[in-house]
Amino acid sequence: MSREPFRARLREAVAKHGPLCVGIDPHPGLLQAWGLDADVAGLEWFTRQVVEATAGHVALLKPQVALFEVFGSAGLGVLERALADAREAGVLTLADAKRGDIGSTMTAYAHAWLADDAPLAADAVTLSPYLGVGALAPALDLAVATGRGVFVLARTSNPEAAGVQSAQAWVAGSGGAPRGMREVAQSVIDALADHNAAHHGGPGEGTAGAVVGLTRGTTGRDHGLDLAALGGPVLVPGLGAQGGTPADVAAVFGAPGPTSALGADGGPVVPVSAREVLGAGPSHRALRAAVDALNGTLTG
Ligand SMILES: O=c1ccn([C@@H]2O[C@H](COP(=O)(O)O)[C@@H](O)[C@H]2O)c(=O)[nH]1
Repeated sequence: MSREPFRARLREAVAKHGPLCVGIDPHPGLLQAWGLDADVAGLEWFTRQVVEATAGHVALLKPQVALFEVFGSAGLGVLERALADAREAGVLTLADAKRGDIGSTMTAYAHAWLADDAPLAADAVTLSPYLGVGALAPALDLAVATGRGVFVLARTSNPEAAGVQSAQAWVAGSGGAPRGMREVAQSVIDALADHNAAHHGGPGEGTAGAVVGLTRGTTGRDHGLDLAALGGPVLVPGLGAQGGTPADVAAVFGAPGPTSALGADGGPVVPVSAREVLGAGPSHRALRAAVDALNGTLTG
């Protein structure tokens, strides 16, 4: 099926609804707070309410795959229906699966989340680059072919990641990036920028997005990365429950447009909130109010 590239569809959705991405994270404590049992029936009801309440109000929904997998095949069945319901309702979806493996296995992961005929097909998937950004090629290629997107972990929001992501690595240099020592997180961004540059103006425009957490930085909340050449969307977890604020998003990434840290043609920047928004449920009205309030502050 031919569709507009993911980044273009995400930009449209952000322009219409605001930048917030709502995480569907059915933690046992949240199910309990909503008066539900932490079982498959509770999971199903919870997930359906989030999709119904937010459809038409939010640019992107991000189900956390782990919290469905924990229920085995029944949980994955709930996720499959949620992805279908969101698709039907016209909401973009990002499966937060954090996949990454050697090329042959990566092909299967890519098909599982990004193929048109896959039961779990989403509009985008999160990927882990620990086996090398090059190993993710099957997913990047399939995303280009099907008008979908990927978000690759660059600087995640958890403090434990610093030892790996802030380490200096020797990089051979490609595209505009210089040869020499480079922070690992920056080398991931550079590789994604190369991919996007190679597809600039084509059907794979902006396919490769990055995950840059709000809650870690070299100085204060400054993530310390050069994102100007990325040419793709940025997913920003860490808002709300992890301590980040809308003011932090503005301070770190700037307003969209020429003054943004992503340059005139970068982005969009999509901040994520799961627990903070979901804590407002189960009332649809309260969930929507939480989404609208956060979107208002993020764009205000
Ligand atoms: O660096 C990362 C990458 C992914 N996440 C995921 O985002 C949500 C955040 O949930 P909150 O309740 O808003 O804290 C969750 O699914 C994480 O796995 C992240 O937090 N940081």
